[in-house]
Amino acid sequence: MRLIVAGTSGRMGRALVRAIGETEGVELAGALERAGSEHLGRDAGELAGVGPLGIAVTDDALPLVAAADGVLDFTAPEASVALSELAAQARIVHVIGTTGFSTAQIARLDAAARHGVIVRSGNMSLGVNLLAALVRQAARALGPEWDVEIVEMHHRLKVDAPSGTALLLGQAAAEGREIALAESAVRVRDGHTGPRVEGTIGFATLRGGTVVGDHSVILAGPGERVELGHRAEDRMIFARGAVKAALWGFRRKPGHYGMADVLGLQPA
Ligand SMILES: NC(=O)C1=CN([C@@H]2O[C@H](COP(=O)(O)OP(=O)(O)OC[C@H]3O[C@@H](n4cnc5c(N)ncnc54)[C@H](OP(=O)(O)O)[C@@H]3O)[C@@H](O)[C@H]2O)C=CC1
Ligand SMILES: O=C(O)C1=N[C@H](C(=O)O)C[C@H](O)C1
Repeated sequence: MRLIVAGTSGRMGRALVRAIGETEGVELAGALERAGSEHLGRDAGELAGVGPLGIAVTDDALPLVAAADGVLDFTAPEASVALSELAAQARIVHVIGTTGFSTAQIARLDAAARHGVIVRSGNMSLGVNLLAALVRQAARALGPEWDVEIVEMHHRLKVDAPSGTALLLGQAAAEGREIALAESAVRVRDGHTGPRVEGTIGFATLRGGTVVGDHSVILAGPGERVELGHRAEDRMIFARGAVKAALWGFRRKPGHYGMADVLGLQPA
């Protein structure tokens, strides 16, 4: 399977080039960066620290998309939305790890997925997707008198909050409770907030240093707490998950899929 990497010079872009190199059945077919990037023309393998691969970074997506089978995209919401339209036209798999989409942007991805295959997740690791299944089960079993709070910490360069993973875990808790996350999420607290509203799902965001990604889901009940968590130690867990998603999506029927589909972790 011939794969393009978008955002090749980014933290994840470099990990994706390495993950493609170590996986049988996939090859790097192109490397994208935004117009004006200082990395245009550089060799993608050299950027990723694996030696020259003969693939120069370009900002011209069209010829790459026309000749590939899939694109791995960990960039920014506006870039991923634009790429989703190109990938759908070319009928190639679009794996999206980008986080921080608005509701309107997700609607545009849904529209692209009517013609193309999109696999999108706020976290491509096996561990977090298993954690989401456990959170759904715990939230269902413990009921609304147990307060759900989600705490995440990431490196100082992360630009969106709460993290895509925190929102994914919040969604799992909301599904377990059979409520809508959009109506129950408390994403920020400041000042005189009043007491906690029963049934809400709270989020707390920490940023600092080089933390790859830590997430805790706390279910706080009367006199006891259950804590479920995950710590990412290496970005390769996300990159390998993205390659797996591309292989899973190859020649699949159009749709907007998630990592739970790829990993066979459907809600119980
Ligand atoms: N789902 C998952 O498992 C994971 C998701 N992520 C998400 O992936 C995304 C990228 O993370 P990370 O690699 O750390 O970030 P980086 O900032 O290191 O890399 C982002 C890359 O995308 C490029 N880019 C940014 N904006 C645009 C744009 N508008 N058009 C084209 N290219 C653009 C950047 O180029 P430039 O430097 O020129 O801006 C850069 O090459 C984030 O949304 C993050 O939350 C991260 C890890 C795991
Ligand atoms: O930006 C990051 O770094 C990460 N982003 C994803 C998120 O928003 O949850 C996944 C991972 O935690 C790293």
